[in-house]
Amino acid sequence: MTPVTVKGEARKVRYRAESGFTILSAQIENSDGRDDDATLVGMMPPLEPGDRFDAEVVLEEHAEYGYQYRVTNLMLRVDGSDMTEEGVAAYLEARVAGVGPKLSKRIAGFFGTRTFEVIESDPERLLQVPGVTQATLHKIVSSWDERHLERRVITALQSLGLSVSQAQRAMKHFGSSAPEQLKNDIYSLTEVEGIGFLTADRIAQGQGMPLNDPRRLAAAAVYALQQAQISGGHSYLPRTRTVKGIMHYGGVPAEQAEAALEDAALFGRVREDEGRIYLPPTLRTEKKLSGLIADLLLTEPDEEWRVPANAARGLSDDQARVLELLSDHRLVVLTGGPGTGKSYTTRAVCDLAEKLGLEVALCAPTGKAARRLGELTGRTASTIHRLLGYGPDGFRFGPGEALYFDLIVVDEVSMCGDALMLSLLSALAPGTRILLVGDADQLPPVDYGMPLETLTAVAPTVRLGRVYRQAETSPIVRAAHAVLHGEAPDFAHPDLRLVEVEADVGARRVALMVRELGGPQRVQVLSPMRKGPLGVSALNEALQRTFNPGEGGVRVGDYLIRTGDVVVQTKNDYQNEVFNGTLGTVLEERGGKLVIDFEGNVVELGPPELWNLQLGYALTVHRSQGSEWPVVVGVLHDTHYNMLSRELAYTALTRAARTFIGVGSRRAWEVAASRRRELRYSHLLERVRERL
Ligand SMILES: Nc1ncnc2c1ncn2[C@@H]1O[C@H](COP(=O)(O)OP(=O)(O)OP(=O)(O)O)[C@@H](O)[C@H]1O
Repeated sequence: MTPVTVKGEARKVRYRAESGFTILSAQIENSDGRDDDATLVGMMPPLEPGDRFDAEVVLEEHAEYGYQYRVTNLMLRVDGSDMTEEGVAAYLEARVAGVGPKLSKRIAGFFGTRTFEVIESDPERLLQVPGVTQATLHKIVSSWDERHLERRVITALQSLGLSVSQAQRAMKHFGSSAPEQLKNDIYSLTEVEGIGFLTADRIAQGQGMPLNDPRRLAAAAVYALQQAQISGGHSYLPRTRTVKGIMHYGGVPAEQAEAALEDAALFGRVREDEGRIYLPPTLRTEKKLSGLIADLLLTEPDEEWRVPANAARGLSDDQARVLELLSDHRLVVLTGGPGTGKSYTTRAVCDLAEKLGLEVALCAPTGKAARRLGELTGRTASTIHRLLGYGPDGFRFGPGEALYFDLIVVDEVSMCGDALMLSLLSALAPGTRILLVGDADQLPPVDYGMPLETLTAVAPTVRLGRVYRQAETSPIVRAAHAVLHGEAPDFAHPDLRLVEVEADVGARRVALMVRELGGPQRVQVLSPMRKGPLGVSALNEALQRTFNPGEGGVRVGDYLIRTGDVVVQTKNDYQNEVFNGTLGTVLEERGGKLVIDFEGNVVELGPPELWNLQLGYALTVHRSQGSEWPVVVGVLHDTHYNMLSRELAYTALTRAARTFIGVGSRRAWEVAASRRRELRYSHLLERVRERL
C-alpha cells in the first residue's frame, strides 16, 4: 500500500510512549473521503485533542485490532491560523490553565486567529482583555510554554525534514535550542545517535545547500574523521585518506575535496599536524597524553619501596621483576596472555604495598573486569570512572584535583583508549606509582588510540609468557598462543571443534548448536562483524526466533526487544553504571521502557537510553573483550574476509573458559592466523619519544 496524505484533527491520544510512539483516535479526510473515527499508530509529536495535522498514512489490517492507519509522517499545524474563533477558544480552554470558557471566548473574540501569536510573542497584550489579570497572564504564559515548547521544537525539527524519532533524539541531544542549532549547522545532526552524514546531507540538500558549499564539505571532512575514529579506532587520517573521505561523503572531485580540507582547517573544524589530519579534541588528547606518559617516565616515585626477599616467594622470575621495577619506576606495565599469572602477580604487588604501609587503589575499565580483579586479588576494585568520581558534569578527579593513593593498579588496560587513559593519568598525584596490567595481544580498544601498545614500547614492561592455568590440558590456551604465531588451531579436541557451514544457512545452524550446548544462558555467540548472513544482526535474529519467539517488543534500531531477551549495552552509561559490553536480561516491558537485569544491577531504560542496547545472544568479538564464558561459539567465515586477523581470532578464542566451537570455514581461520589487524593511525608513541 502506498502512503496517502490526509488532513486530520486529533480526537483522543489513547497511548503515547516517550519514544513518540502513539496510538491516536482522530478524524481524517482527503479528497477521496473522510473517516470520523480513525485509529492512527506510529511515531508522532505530542498531540492534544483538537490539534490539526497533516499526515502520511498507510491503511493496514492488524491481526488483533482490525483496520488502522500506520503513520509514516505527521506534521502538526500549530499556528491555528486556519482555526475558527470557536476553535481558538476551545483550544485555549482545553489546554491553557487559568482560562475558563467565558474568558477563552473573550480572548479569542479579542485577538481572533492571531491569539496564539500574541501569547507566544507579546503576551502582555492579553492584559487588554477584560478579566485578564497579571495572575491569569502568568498562568497562561507558563502553561503555554512548558506544553508547547516540546511541540514547537519537535514540529520545527520535523519541518527541517527530521522524522519524529530523529526529532526526539535531536531534542534530547541539543535541548530546546535544537532548531536554532540545526539552522546554523544542519550537519551537527551527525552528533545525534543513529543519525549519520547522509541523513543530515539529505535534509541540507532539501534546504537547497549547494554541493560545493564549504560548510557542507567541512562537515564531510569531520564526518570522515569521526567514522575513522569510531569504526577504525584511528586517532587521525593521513591527508590522502581524508581527501578520499571528503570525495566519498561529499560526492565531489579531488581538487574540490583538497580545497575543502584547507577551508575545514581554516574554520578550525579539523587540525593538520605534519600531514596528519585530526579532529581538534583528538589532537589535544594525544598531545596531553604523551606529556603525561613522558612525565611518569622521567620523574621519581615518592614513597620508599623496598622488596624483601620473601616478597617474591611463589613468583616466577618474570613475575618477581614487576616488584623490583616498581621500586625505581612510577609507571610499570605487566602484559601476558590468559593464564600467565597477571592477577597472581598483581595480588603479590598489593600484598607488598600494604606491608609497606602504602595506599593502593585497584580499578578496571568495566564493572565486570573490576569485579573479576577484586575476586582474584581479594580486595575491593572499582571501575576507572568510579575511581575518578564520574558524575553528571564529568570526572571529579583530574588536573584540578588529584587522587591521593601511593599506587594505582589498572587491569584489562587493553580496553582503554587514549581519552580514558588521559583522564586516568591526569588524576595522578605527583610521585604516585601506577601498574598497568593487560594483554597487549588482544584486539585494540573500541575507543580510538591504543595506549597499551605505546606503553609497552616506552615504559618498563614485563611480558609473562609461561601459561599456568591448565596450560598443557587446555587446548584453547594452546590454540590462542598458536594463532599468535601464525598457525590456525587444529580443532582436534572435544572442547575445541570446528563446524563448517555455508553462509546462507549458518545462522540457523548456530541457533540449533546453541540449543544443543545448553542455551543462551550458557553459550555466547561471537562474530567479527554486525552485517552479513553470519553477522551479529542475523545471528541475533535467528537466536531470538529460537529462544524467545513471539510478537511485539520495543523497537530499537533493527531489533524488536522483548521480555526474556538477552541484551548488551553498547555505550557506557555512567548514571546507571552500565558499561559497554555488559550483558543483561530483559525482565519486563513497561510502556515503551525495558526493565533489565545487568548481572544484578537492575535498571529501567527509557527511549533515549534504549539506543544504547542491542540483542546480546551474539556479540561482535570487539565488544566481548574483558568477558569470559564457559562455552563460546565463534563464527569466522570467508564472508568476514576483511575483518580476519590473528588478534581477532586470538580474542575470540580466549573468551572461552572451557569449550570453543568454531563455526564457518577452516580457511577463515587460516587467513586470520596469517594476518595482523589493520594498524591504527596514532602518533602517540612518536610524541612520547620526542619528549624523552
Ligand atoms: N608463579 C606461579 N606459580 C604457580 N601458579 C601460578 C603462578 N602464577 C599464576 N599461577 C596460577 O595460574 C593460574 C592463572 O593465573 P592468573 O589468573 O593470574 O592468570 P591471568 O594472566 O590473570 O589470567 P587472565 O588473563 O585470564 O586473568 C592461577 O590459578 C594462578 O594461581
